Amino acid sequence: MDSKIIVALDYETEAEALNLVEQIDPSLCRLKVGKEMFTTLGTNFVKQLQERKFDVFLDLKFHDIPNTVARAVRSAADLGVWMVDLHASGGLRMMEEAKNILEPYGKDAPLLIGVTVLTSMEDLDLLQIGINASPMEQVIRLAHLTQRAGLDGVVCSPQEVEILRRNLGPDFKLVTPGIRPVGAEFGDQRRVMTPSAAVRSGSDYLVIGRPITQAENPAEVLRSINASLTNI
Ligand SMILES: O=c1ccn([C@@H]2O[C@H](COP(=O)(O)O)[C@@H](O)[C@H]2O)c(=O)[nH]1
Repeated sequence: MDSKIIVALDYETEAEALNLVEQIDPSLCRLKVGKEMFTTLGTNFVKQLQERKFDVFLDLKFHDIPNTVARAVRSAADLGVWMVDLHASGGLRMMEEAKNILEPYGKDAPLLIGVTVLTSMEDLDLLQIGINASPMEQVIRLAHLTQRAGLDGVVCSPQEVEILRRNLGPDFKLVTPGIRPVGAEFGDQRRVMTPSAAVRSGSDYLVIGRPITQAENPAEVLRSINASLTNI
């Protein structure tokens, strides 16, 4: 099975994360290592997941000057991660430099993904940082810029997937956090959708954290979400 699920391993400790990882196998999901676990545990943690044959999405959302971001992306490629991301709002030149530095890696380069508008943000949040556009408008603008820079896809909310798919074609990867099974708490997320609705809309990958990691039986919740996505 090639699951569309990427589990966001947002745990405080290595032991908690490995407790889940040891109950599942790579056919059930890919794994996302974000700012919390990477800052605490570093590259050794990523390597442990890779040794267990999991594809790792290194979600550090680089946002800096072009030279700095490109070099960070190269470090991610050297680490052998499957996917890495940067903030598309860092601009066209930043994204192009990051893409170019991956050229020598050929087929072994990680998927390079641009974060558009965080799924926790709504109209007011954008207005407060000086962006007088709806999340949808801003996501569309940044997704086009990301494609122009030659990246492989974007992080967006599932609510924007249908329109992006129509505009950007079948091969452009659409990676969607903001996934909430029916009845799950939204927490800080604002632009959300259920797993099955996100897949029906055309999401390539569903990033799911707390609905799985905070569950009493995370491995069982992962299995049941996977089951709900078969035959869609
Ligand atoms: O726009 C974005 C970009 C990244 N994320 C990350 O995805 C997970 C979502 O976790 P949940 O617990 O399912 O809310 C988390 O690691 C975020 O850093 C995002 O939510 N939105």
